[in-house]
Amino acid sequence: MSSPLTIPGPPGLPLLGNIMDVNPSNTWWSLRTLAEKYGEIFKIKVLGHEIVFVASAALAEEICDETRFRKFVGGPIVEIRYAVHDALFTAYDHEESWGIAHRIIAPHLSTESVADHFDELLLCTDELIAKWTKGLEPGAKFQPLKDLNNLNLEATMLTLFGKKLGAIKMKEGEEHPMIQAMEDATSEAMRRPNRPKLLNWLLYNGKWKEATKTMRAFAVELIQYRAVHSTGRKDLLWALMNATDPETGKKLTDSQVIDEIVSMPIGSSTAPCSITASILFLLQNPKVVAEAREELGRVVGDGALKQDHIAQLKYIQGIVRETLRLSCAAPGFNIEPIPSKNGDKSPILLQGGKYQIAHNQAMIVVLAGVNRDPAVFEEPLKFKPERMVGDNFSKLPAGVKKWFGNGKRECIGKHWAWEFLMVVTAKLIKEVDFQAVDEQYVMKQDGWFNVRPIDFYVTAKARGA
Ligand code: HEM
Repeated sequence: MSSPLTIPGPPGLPLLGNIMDVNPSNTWWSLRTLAEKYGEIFKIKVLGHEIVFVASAALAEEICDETRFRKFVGGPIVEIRYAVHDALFTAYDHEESWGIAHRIIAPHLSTESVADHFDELLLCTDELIAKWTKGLEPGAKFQPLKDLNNLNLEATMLTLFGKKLGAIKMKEGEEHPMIQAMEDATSEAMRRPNRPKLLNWLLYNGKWKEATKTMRAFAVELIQYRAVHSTGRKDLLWALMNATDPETGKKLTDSQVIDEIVSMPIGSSTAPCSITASILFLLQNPKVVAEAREELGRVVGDGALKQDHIAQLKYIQGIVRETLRLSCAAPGFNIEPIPSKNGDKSPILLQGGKYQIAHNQAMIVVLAGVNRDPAVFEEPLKFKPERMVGDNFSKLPAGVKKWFGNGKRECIGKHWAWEFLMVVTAKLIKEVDFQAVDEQYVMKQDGWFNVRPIDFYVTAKARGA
């Protein structure tokens, strides 16, 4: 067998490593650029730590093999434990708390449970559409992301925790304070691993603690609200507060209930990033809108969208998947080799020995590379929903369908997210005509635990008005 290839990467500086190759204010965009330059695999060194990035479908599929690899809980994920401790997203592999929380929460985020909340999702979406089509001055420009963030928080809180926040009614361009706190916490969690600890402690602890306080106080308010308005709902909040894990018989502690409540809107905040990207892709592809409207006419007609329609809207499903692929709203996830039980520290071979990594090497799957892999997709940068429908979708390799992560640590909110994306996308296409304020706008993204189009403004009116 020939010897493994050297994993490429930018040269870097003697002591600082590749600190100049990654913009701390837009890490994921830097990684996307590095993936474009170096291809399927590359490495960088930051503060003495080497990180390997995987950016092809084949390699992503290989390291998603749960017999060899698992989620790496490191960097920003460890940092955000300050706010949510050993919650689902942040738990180490060995922590019992993950299984307990997973078994308590998963049934309340199943396809069936989510479908039960269809009317609530519709209510929130109708409210936003009314705001955009009747509540604004005709021709007023706005950033759809901000209102969609509010819609997502509102819908998450109403469906999972039974409280109507009133976030959609916020003044144009304003977001609910919880959204700012999540932004502050996740941005700080991304930056902290790349700064000396002393600097974090001296200069950045104030905002960090404040954001955590706001998020946890928000969760406590929900719990108190439920105590006063106990409606008999058996929703996710009920389960977090009352349910027992069928395997261990354990319940969540009061602090763990808060941890999981805070984790849900942080996870969910990826969905509005995806919808914003959909609006952009649809504006750039009027033929796709026409085909989607033809499908809506055929399946839904002039009446209201119903839960039964969702499974029939195949082309719109293609739009949602193609947006998840191309927007990379959740930009990546972390993987490491499963430690050997006998302490073997031999290197790990990838692609049958083409590459070699250390036995404990942390890796990050960069979806901007994987999802646009030219080995899989013809014209990977084009928005083509038809490649995400029926047989075309089934035939795609598993590595390019990882927008919800992998294996046991795959997104627990994926059915909720799917329902939300389908309802909102279908309703917006059916009922709203958007216009880009800048017709030449080219997608630029930034973000922390998720990425979203920035500086993207539109105007909106009721369809056909
Ligand atoms: C478009 C929408 C969404 C996308 C693309 C997405 C993507 C992801 C990805 C890639 C992961 C794996 C992270 C990792 O391996 O470190 C993940 C995990 C997670 N997501 Fe989502 N997510 C979305 C919506 C949601 C929603 C709506 C919720 C909650 C209602 C949620 C809650 C979570 C949680 C709690 C985890 C951690 C699961 C665990 O480790 O057991 N996400 N998500």
